Amino acid sequence: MRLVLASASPARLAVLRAAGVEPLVDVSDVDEDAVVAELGEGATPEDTVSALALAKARTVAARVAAAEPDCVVVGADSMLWLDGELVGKPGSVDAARGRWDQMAGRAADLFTGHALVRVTEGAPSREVTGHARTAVAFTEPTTAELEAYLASGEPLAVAGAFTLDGRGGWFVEGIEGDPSNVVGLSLPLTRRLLAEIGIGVDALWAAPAPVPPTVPTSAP
Ligand SMILES: Nc1nc2c(ncn2[C@@H]2O[C@H](COP(=O)(O)OP(=O)(O)OP(=O)(O)O)[C@@H](O)[C@H]2O)c(=O)[nH]1
Repeated sequence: MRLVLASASPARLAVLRAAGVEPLVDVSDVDEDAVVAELGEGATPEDTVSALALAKARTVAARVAAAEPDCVVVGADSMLWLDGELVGKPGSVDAARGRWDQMAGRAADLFTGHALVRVTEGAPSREVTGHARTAVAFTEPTTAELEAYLASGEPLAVAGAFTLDGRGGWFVEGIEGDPSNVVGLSLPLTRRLLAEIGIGVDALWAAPAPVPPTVPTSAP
């Protein structure tokens, strides 16, 4: 069974590869702000990340169905619930510094929404969504450590301005819940969602690696 990862996240790809799955990657480029705006003010963190994940998976499923008539498309979205606010990637050093000022020495919840769209006979046939929540306890980096972490650029492009599996790992005292969910794709949740649509992880392991698109070579 071919798995299509509807994500630009290098971390999600790494989680799947380490778990024995070589997905076909197709980035959705969904307008996340538009999806969130449509949900309205009262949306919960769970609703928000699940809706974003579903929008990504649906977009890619519609796009790949002809080329991949029998596959499962996986979309995901990760955000941090911090002081009653759902935050994504900080995008700037100042914003990331502000996040750390809030979360150092405290705990916050990392939510990742997951959506699977099954494609059969060239058309989307089933979809399932779910979310996982992992509590993350942060330690207090020194000013020098935080400034060096910010200068590395790593915290700018990840939800919550921290990485569990990178330089940020020095500053995570512990978690309660699934670690792969923090990195960007919960393997146990994805397995349960796959089972809901009749797919076992063994079927993913059996799929041949996708053939990368051939890049036309210039004439000699
Ligand atoms: N390596 C790593 N990445 C993390 C961690 N926490 C969050 N992220 C990444 O932060 C990003 C959250 O942004 P999203 O909008 O969910 O995904 P994206 O990277 O924009 O990619 P799309 O799925 O194409 O939207 C994802 O790439 C997550 O993998 C972590 O602890 N480690």
